[in-house]
Amino acid sequence: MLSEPITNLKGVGKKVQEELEMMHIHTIEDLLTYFPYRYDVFEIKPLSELIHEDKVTIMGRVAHEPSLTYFGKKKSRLFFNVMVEHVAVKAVMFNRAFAKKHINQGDLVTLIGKWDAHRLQITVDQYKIGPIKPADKIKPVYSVKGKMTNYKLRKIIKQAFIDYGDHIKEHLPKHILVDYKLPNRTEALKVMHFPPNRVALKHARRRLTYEEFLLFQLKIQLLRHLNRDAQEGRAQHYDVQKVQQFIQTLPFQLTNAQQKSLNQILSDLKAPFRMNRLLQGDVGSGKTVVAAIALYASVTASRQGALMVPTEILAEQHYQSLKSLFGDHVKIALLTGTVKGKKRATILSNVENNEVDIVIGTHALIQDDVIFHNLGLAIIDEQHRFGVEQRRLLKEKGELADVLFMTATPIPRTLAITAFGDMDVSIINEMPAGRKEVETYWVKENMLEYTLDFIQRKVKQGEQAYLICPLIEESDKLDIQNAVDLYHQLQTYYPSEIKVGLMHGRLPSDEKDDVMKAFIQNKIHVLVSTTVIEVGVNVPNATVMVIYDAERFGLAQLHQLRGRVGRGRLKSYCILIAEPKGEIGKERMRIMTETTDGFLLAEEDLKLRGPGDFFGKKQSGLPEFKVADMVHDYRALETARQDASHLIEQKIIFKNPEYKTLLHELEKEGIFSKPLD
Ligand SMILES: Nc1ncnc2c1ncn2[C@@H]1O[C@H](COP(=O)(O)OP(=O)(O)OP(=O)(O)O)[C@@H](O)[C@H]1O
Repeated sequence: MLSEPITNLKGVGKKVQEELEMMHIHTIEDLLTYFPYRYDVFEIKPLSELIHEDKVTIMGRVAHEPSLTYFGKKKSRLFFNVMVEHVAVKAVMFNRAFAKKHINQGDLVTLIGKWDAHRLQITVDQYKIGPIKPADKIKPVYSVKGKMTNYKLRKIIKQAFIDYGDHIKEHLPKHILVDYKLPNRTEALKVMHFPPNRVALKHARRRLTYEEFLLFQLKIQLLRHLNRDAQEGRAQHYDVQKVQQFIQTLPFQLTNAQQKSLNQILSDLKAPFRMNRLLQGDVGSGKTVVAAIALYASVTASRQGALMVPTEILAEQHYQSLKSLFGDHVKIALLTGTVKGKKRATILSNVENNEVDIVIGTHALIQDDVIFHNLGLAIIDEQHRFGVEQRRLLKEKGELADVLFMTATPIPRTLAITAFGDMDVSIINEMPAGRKEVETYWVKENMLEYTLDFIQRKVKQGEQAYLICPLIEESDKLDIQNAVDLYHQLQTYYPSEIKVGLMHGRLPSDEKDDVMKAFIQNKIHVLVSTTVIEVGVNVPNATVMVIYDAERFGLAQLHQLRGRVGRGRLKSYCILIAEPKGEIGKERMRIMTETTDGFLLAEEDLKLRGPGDFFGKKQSGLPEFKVADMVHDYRALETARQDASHLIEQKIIFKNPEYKTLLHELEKEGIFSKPLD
């Protein structure tokens, strides 16, 4: 059985076991699926095709006895010529004096090392007398810990195949293997560790990738399926007429996309199953108002609503805008970390006694002492900023509550179907009428004065500007200092009628509020800020966004920041001040000036930075695959998604005995509360 401990293998004693466990290898199965993280390919190419400074493999005859020179006691240089395609190639080897004994004139040698095309010279890393055996042409390289070596690990894996090879079970039904021309599981695993050639390796990877994706897709789709357990108590019978009246009081008409998303949300509220929906919309596309209508609908069904946002500034802003939208007939409370003492106690008791209809807040909403009377709808804004655990906690505040997640970061489709595959998705892919694209420029630092004068002209026309300072972590004191310095500099640079404000996460809450209010009321004209204003802040009169050291931000983040302007009918500008060093950095700046399409930017960001960085840290809830790569294997992911959906919809996975092993694999993860068949 592959679930047996590795110690059952010949040659795995206590010490080796400890080393393997450091690498998270506990069972035979773990060992067989511990794949190399790369493969070194030793392919002999004609000299004319070798690339300067690449790692290359050449084969030739040694032209003369190697000469050895010592520098000091330990350092040495061994030199000889090899004849390759009738050309004398220089070979140098450092600090391997012993090789002089092995390498003799006339020997056929294979040399691996760094190529210098100008000098026709190879700096040898590895050598071998004679040609490379075909089996050694592709060398797997594993990540190892402690005293474990690649050589030792390969030996152990080889032993595992000898002892347990017959126990490897096929997970996929035969017809899938045939249809997709995939090697069987035993074969694929073997090839991953001992690849005979590139083609076989490609097929092995293809097979394991598909299997990983299929299992993953089955998992999330089954979860979604099972979560739909209907419960009459969940239906929220909201008052259609009241909701419609409310929509009519809005100062604008909803866009088609807003209306469509709203309809989807409302029909989820009405349905007897729990809503688990993601509302995605580009910055400024008008998600907040959709959320507000949904919360209102829930209130008309005599249920409470909660809106959780990632920053205090945003909580305050939503609180104010919902208050003015709803007027007196909805009771709203604001609950953030800074609401303390008596005030907090009063809010908590009002929430518990149903004297509050909607609570808006930050993390403070998920404290243990926050008890709802009957939470009907929980909305989590910018949800990827909250950890998986925090999302769950809010969800559990109301056993029967519907849950809506909102994000302004357009999530590339690839990530959406992996990270959020267990959710329904609504997309607002249309901007309110009259919006103009934000004109974006990339300038060097020597244009700063020009930029500041541009701001001054705009302020004279009654408009406002943000200046974002280089900051990566809000906790970084040094970065905040940048904002403070700039704030002081601008105060002396601009005439006194131009009011400059300062905003950063470390300001006391009431100061933050005061600054934000003054900016909203146009009493502050230029706001120097860190990225705390990145999400959600809505001041339509602000038309200029200047971002310092823009190369330090990811595309998604730059897009979010840029989204703070262009929120009204006024023409807006974004100026990126950046001196990127590498090509990727330059490319990023160029893309920013070329498009304001959040989805396109997100795709580019994903390509440039990889999925891990896209959401930031480990909060993403993204799955980790052993072989598959979400970005590069996108087509396989899509195929697996469709296959999984077909297998579940048609109930094939439950009926057809060929799928028993797959079901069993899914059950092993322990995520399903009841047997699947
Ligand atoms: N249908 C509409 N027509 C005109 N203006 C609208 C419409 N919907 C929303 N707005 C306005 O557009 C601005 C942005 O809306 P909102 O703040 O809801 O966007 P958002 O999607 O939440 O933005 P972000 O992702 O940046 O937080 C607000 O000033 C809002 O009043």
